[in-house]
Amino acid sequence: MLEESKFEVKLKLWALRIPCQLCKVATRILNGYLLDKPRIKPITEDPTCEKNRFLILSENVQNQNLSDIPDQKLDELKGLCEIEVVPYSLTLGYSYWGADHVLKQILPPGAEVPSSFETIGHIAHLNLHDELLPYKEVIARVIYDKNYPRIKTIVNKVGTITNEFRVPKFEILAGEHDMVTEVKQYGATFKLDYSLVYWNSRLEREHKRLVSQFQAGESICDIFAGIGPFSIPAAQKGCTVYANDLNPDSIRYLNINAETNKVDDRIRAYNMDARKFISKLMEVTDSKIKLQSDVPVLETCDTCKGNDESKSENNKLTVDVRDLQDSGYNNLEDSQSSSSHSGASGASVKRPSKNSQEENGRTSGTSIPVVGGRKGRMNKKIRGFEISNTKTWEHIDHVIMNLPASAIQFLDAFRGLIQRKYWKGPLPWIHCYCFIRATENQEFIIAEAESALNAHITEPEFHRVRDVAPNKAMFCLSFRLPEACFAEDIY
Ligand SMILES: C[S@@+](CC[C@H](N)C(=O)[O-])C[C@H]1O[C@@H](n2cnc3c(N)ncnc32)[C@H](O)[C@@H]1O
Repeated sequence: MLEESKFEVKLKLWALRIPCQLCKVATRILNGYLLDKPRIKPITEDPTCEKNRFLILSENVQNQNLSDIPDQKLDELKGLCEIEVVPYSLTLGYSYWGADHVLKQILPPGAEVPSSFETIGHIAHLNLHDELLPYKEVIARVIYDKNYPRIKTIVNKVGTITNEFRVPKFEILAGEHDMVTEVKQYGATFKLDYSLVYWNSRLEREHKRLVSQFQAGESICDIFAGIGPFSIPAAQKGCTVYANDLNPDSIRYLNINAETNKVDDRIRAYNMDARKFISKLMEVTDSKIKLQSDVPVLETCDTCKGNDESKSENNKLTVDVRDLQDSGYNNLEDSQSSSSHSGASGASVKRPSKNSQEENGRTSGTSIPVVGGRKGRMNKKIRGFEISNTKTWEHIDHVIMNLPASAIQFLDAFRGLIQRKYWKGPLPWIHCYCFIRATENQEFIIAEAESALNAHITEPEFHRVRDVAPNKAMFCLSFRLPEACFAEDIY
């Protein structure tokens, strides 16, 4: 229980009664001798006469005869008007004090005051140490009181993250039981249910850094996409994005976010295991044959936009091809169906950013057929930009793999996957996130990656993303997929 009255501090002060019109000049004269407290004005109303004001003196002025103020200042004041000194009492209550001050008084001496917390929209996420758990309710209440209405829900992480969706368990300690929130990053809006999907506001700079390397018109595969913090800005930049996540709720929100940010035409969302997704991306499909057969096509979560279907069958969203033909549905094969798999592009369309790609040396030299994301948008110019229909087995520019705990292990999915006879241009850049512990070094990570790929990586680039613990940092390892990964070079 929080007893607000316990935080009341009563101050016995002195004030000068001064005519309103002289307050400004009197304030200047008394500079250094007036009350100086955050959020409290030293000039206040005189309840007995509206033509006067009280100038509240500092706690250092203790005597009614004003002997604590230099004579020269008092003489100057006396030259202005007759000085009347009156007692003034001020109570600083619970609402006055900041969270730090209140918590210091509540918590045992020496306890670390949890003054900072991660903010996700209206949610404050605390990470309370064990010794603070007995005080969790009161801590949450204080943080809530001091940050409302910006913060409306206070949660604490419970235990360590064990599930593969990387979503912590939370207990709501104060405020509204509402875990659906909205965050803004670099101009994009992201809606999410913080209890169901992965989100980390501390990665904002990294999302921005990586996306800044992409050029309009490039094809991006975001293999562990979450709710889209790489995918959405990449699409906003004019890239075509193939975004995948195993968590159906992440894909549900990714679709919502793609729509909110008006890039749903450039993002195709998939809900499957990363390994399967990687191999599906590179599967050369003859869509005509596939569409005639009754083979289930790539699962996507597109049908669950804005509804709860995704929860029902836990990501089993296999789509019947007959529905696809009718709906212009976003699935890998359907979206790539404008030409056969001969390797030659169908309708040749220049990449909008061809020049910029050539400039950064990553042009593939391919021309790309056009297809829209949904029915009615096929072959349309979209916001001055033609969405490309890269056949992913022919060309992809960048692959993002942000699952630092295990992304490197997924690199084996690229072994012998790409077929040289279909591929156009350079192999993709892989951006694979990883943790490096104090006992490990970059060579160790490269050795792991090479062993997963069974190929030598040339010119790897490491970027330190952030320290996640005293002995552990998150890195992004970027490299071009080695040619030895071509199927023909393996068999
Ligand atoms: C660290 S989060 C990254 C999310 C997002 N890219 C970001 O930067 O915030 C990793 C994501 O990978 C997803 N994931 C975990 N295992 C997966 C798997 N085997 N296949 C596909 N996605 C997986 C999780 O659901 C989670 O959304």
